[in-house]
Amino acid sequence: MLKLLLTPNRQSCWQGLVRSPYSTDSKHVLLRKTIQSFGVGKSSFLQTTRGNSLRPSLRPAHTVTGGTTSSGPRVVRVLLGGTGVSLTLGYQYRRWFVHCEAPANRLAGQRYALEDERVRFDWWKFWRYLKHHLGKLIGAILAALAVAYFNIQIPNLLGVLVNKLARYAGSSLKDIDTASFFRDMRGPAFQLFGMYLAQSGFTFLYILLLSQIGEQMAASIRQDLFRQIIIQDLEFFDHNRTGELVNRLTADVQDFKSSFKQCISQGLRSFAQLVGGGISLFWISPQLASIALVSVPVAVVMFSLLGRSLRHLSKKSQAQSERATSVSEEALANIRTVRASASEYSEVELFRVETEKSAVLSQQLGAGIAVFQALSNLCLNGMVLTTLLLGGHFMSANSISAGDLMAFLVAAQGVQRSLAQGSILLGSVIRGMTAGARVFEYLNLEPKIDLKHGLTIPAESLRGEVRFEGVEFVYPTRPNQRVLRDFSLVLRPGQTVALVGASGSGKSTVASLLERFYEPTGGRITIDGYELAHISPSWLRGELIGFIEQQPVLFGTTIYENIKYGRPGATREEVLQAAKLSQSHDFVSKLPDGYDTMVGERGIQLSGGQRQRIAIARALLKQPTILILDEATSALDAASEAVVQSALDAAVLDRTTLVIAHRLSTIRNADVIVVLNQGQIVEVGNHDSLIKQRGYYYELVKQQERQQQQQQQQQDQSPGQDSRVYG
Ligand SMILES: Nc1ncnc2c1ncn2[C@@H]1O[C@H](COP(=O)(O)OP(=O)(O)OP(=O)(O)O)[C@@H](O)[C@H]1O
Repeated sequence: MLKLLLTPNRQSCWQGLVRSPYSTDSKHVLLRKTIQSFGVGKSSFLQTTRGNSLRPSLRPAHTVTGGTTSSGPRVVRVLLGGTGVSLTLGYQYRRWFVHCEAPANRLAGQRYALEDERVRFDWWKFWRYLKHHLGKLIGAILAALAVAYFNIQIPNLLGVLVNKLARYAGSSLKDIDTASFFRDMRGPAFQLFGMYLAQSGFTFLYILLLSQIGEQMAASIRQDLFRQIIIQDLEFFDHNRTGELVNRLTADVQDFKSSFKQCISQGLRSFAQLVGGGISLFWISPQLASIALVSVPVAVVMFSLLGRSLRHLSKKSQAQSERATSVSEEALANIRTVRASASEYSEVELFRVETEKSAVLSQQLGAGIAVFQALSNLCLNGMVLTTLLLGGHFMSANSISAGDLMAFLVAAQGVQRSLAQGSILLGSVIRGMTAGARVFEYLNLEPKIDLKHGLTIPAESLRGEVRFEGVEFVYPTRPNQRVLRDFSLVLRPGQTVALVGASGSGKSTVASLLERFYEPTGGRITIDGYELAHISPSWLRGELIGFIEQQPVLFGTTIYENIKYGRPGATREEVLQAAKLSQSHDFVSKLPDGYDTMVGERGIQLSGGQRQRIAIARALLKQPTILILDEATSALDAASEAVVQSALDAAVLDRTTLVIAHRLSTIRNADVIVVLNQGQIVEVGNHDSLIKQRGYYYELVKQQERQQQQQQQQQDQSPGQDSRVYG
């Protein structure tokens, strides 16, 4: 929904919207593919073996536009809307540009509109977590009720004590027999002390039990949520931003937990005190209590009306805070890209805009809660004043004793405190329910592709023959763009088949389909006669296929653990063997800590060529029957390329290999070269035959040779210039 309300920044918002499509070609896709290409079970292994958490990231497609800071007048708004009765009380303190409600930057394309109403709290799911703690919950509830009971009883006892004290009122100190005074007071005083003690004991108990329930529930929700998120289809990650997902795992679970604990402790206690206190008010003085009762329906109506509009505001505010988190996450995770494109300050500006929007929404929410609390306090204090005046009047007519009036006032104060607490709780309940709804939404999400189930090909019939038969494909996020059309290809066992073609012609897509990252929309893919759709994805990625990416992602742990990630069950000898095969062993041995060297976040402390070789070792460790190489040397300089290429030459021996080629010089020796153009095969042959044809492949080769010559000339003209490009 594009809504440009005010003019000054309209143009920049619009330009941003038009020019900044959200980039799907991103590093975080790579990282997810890395995890999925090793089978999901191993990602949890990773969690236990490395200290850092996964930080998949997105690369901004364009530098941010928009977000200038022209300031405008303050706007104070009182909105009446919703279902006709809902009332939003708040104010808006915004700058003009904030009114551009369509994301005018790399936030474009996020899944949820800020006012998404589809997300509902799933009570059933909640119960399924809660039921494991039923014993403790009942204990906590009983303890909270006991506290409420004592809170109700204490005013009565205080009344008794005051009535006894009143008997001594007016007497001078020497007239009072101290012994009989203390004898008189001892009973109620000890009882009162006993109640104070019991109240403290039960308070301790319910807080302890609730914190145990809350923490245990939050931990299992977090674990389940992480599991449920990480097993989703890649399509899900194409839709959702990392920051938003992390936010659900952290802030939302935290909000939900706090709100749950507060509801049971304060909420239950306040409710019990409200009911119990109300009863004792009637017990003490039905006349006064009936007068006080008149104001209750007013409070109830106020509660429900404001509750509804505040919940709506809370949802908006949480969604906005998620957006702000994504901006910072994305920028920090891609700090090199940000630095290389000198975008630090535009990132700061984007973050400022998003956090400011978030602050405005939170302030509106706070204002709503404040208005509610102020009104409820006013009502309740009015009630106390009325009680005092009327009570004094009744006392003068001798229809109520001083002790009863005291007891009534203390009980009324208890009721008032409960109501006031209820209003504070309201904000937390709203936030908690919204957070819970968002958490449970993902918990209920089932991936289309079940990672664990499916066939495994028996070892005796495993040869590594891959067939694509009339495969058609469109990405779920772009249903109108056909990426592969009638794609048919056979990879014979042990053959090396190279895919070449212009950028965007669909080469990587073919690899993604073979990895079953996505399902073809037409045709079928088979491996040794078994339909890919029937093969277990975990087995396929964990054992059958090795995938070496163009820019491999390492995890922030040791070299040893990074290689072992390929097959967690591998022995040390096997890890070293894979390292030798990938020509990593020599350079690793020369490092001071050898295989225990930490590689830094995403392997940043290693060179591109070293990272690549570690990734090759990782892929070889599982001894895959099929290997996919997404042009593993294209990001390297000539010296590293030669080393990595020789590692790859060793790796492809006796394996069916699909090479996605960007540099045609590297695939001259491939058994078959397949030329793709706009998702269709246009030529098939080997290097010599295709050159002879003088067709599409020939043109590509010539084009690249010309480019290389130009680059060489440029380098010769400006030696020493660092031509590396980050990203
Ligand atoms: N996750 C995705 N969601 C939507 N569209 C995508 C996605 N990944 C790729 N595409 C689109 O599919 C088309 C083919 O992309 P693909 O990555 O397969 O091309 P490629 O030949 O490997 O390109 P390159 O050589 O530049 O890596 C492109 O138009 C691309 O924009």
